[in-house]
Amino acid sequence: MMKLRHKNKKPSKGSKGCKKVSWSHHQPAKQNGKKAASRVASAPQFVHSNDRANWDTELKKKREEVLQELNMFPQLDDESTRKAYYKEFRKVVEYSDVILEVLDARDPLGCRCFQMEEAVLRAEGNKKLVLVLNKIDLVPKEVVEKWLDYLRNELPAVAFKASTQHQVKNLSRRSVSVEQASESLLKSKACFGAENLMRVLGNYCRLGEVRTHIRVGVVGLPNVGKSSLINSLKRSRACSVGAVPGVTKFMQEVYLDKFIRLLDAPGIVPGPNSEVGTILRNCIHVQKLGDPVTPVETILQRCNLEEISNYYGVSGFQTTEHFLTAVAHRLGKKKKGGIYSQEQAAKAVLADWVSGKISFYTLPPATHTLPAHLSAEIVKEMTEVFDIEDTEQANEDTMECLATGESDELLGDVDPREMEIKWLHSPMMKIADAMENKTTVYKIGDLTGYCTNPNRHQMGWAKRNVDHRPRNDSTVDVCPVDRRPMLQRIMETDPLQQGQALASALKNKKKMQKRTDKLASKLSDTMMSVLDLSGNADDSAGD
Ligand SMILES: Nc1nc2c(ncn2[C@@H]2O[C@H](COP(=O)(O)OP(=O)(O)OP(=O)(O)O)[C@@H](O)[C@H]2O)c(=O)[nH]1
Repeated sequence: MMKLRHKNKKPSKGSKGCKKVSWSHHQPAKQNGKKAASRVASAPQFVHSNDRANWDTELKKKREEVLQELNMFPQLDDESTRKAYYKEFRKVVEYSDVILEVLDARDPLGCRCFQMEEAVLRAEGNKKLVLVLNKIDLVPKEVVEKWLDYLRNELPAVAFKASTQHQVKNLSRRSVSVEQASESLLKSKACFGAENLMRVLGNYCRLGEVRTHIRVGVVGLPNVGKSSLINSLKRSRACSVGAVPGVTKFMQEVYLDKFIRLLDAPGIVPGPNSEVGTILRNCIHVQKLGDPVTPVETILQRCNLEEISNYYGVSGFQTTEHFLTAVAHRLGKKKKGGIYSQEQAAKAVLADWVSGKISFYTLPPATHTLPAHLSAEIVKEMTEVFDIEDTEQANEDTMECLATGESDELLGDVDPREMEIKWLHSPMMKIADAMENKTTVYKIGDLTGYCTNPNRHQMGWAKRNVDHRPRNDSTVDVCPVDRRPMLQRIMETDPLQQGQALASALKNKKKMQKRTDKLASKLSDTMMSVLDLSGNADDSAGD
């Protein structure tokens, strides 16, 4: 969600006499117990504060960067671009076994493309579809849950938050260590849900007895985060990412590992039926819009007015025009003759919308009806082929991790060998383990180590160890619980599952560290109380 940088300023109560059409009736009737209309004032009030100046400069700079970038890319509503992109999309479908349709969690239905889904389901080769609900960090958890509940009636859906690290750096290497990184840094930039998505693809390989590799096409509207998702899975900068639509222009193939190849596609641009909808879904370049004011009107209908007032430091507006004049004033957007420019302000607001700075979200419809292109058989087939029950619990875990800032992408920062050595040499760990007596003792060469036995959920690979290499028989191996060293087991396991296994190992490590710390403080408390007791004893002896 958008972070508010300034405290709420209550707008003054004002007149109701504005003649222009007001959008305030589109807002929820009450916010913070007051009618939205009661916040409306006759004239814009500007927030004046010194610390605002720096923020304004920063905001202006960023907005100019976005607008500059916007100018560098083609007009996506242009017919020839649309056709060229569609051709690329067809190629992706043709080459893929599984299609991931990336949706923006803020408006999943709005960016879902039924024609595209139909094309996938009709294509030769029995292709499978998975919905990826991306940008879950921009939406309250309850809303994500509601959408997952809704979407699972149709297709497998995976909750995801792509890494949004500074894209120039290799995503897998952070300049701060996991321990040093603040929770907010981890929360804001790390990836969540990669483990689950890999699990879903792994399930498909396992249940479909895939012998070589699969191709996974990543499709969706422009700017929904397709490239960010691929980069997060790849943990390196495989594809270019940008806060503007149309960064990806051609199909690109990315080797995730031996068994999975990802295909990045340019965004699908919907037809020209609803221009406002298309703009708001980031499919049209803001800078080139003839009428930027109408989409801002729609934004104001969808957003929380209080948040938007605080974001721009303006309040007391009653109409879109009123709001835009106030924003133009704040941002210093003037036309010739010194008149504040509503158009320029509207483009600035739209640039903020496109780059996700203005928060909003939609709720799923109250009742569910199956879209015409999906039948009960298709839903059943998709559910089975991806082992969806497994995924639903994992979606819960993803959201739990997002809430606590515990990302599966953190693995990228940890060298497994380093992890092993730290792990093996921690004396406190031995005490903790010995005390709790729930661990396996193991040896690598001269080193002795301890690890907790993985549970079923943490170590899916221990339950069923699938060999994906071509073989004569097609049975799935079921292994007994493996008691060899953790890392050795991980390295020997199916590469598709290694990320997941390492994630679990890292989680275990963290848990053990917590336990160790707890134990250490317990020990120190005990020692302190022993010392206190001796002190008391001395005192009493003295008495
Ligand atoms: N907050 C947040 N931002 C995201 C997330 N995923 C992507 N973004 C941002 O959304 C913008 C678009 O991301 P891209 O990965 O370029 O989107 P795309 O779908 O590949 O875009 P095209 O190449 O235009 O089709 C970038 O500014 C990303 O940083 C996410 O999970 N959370």
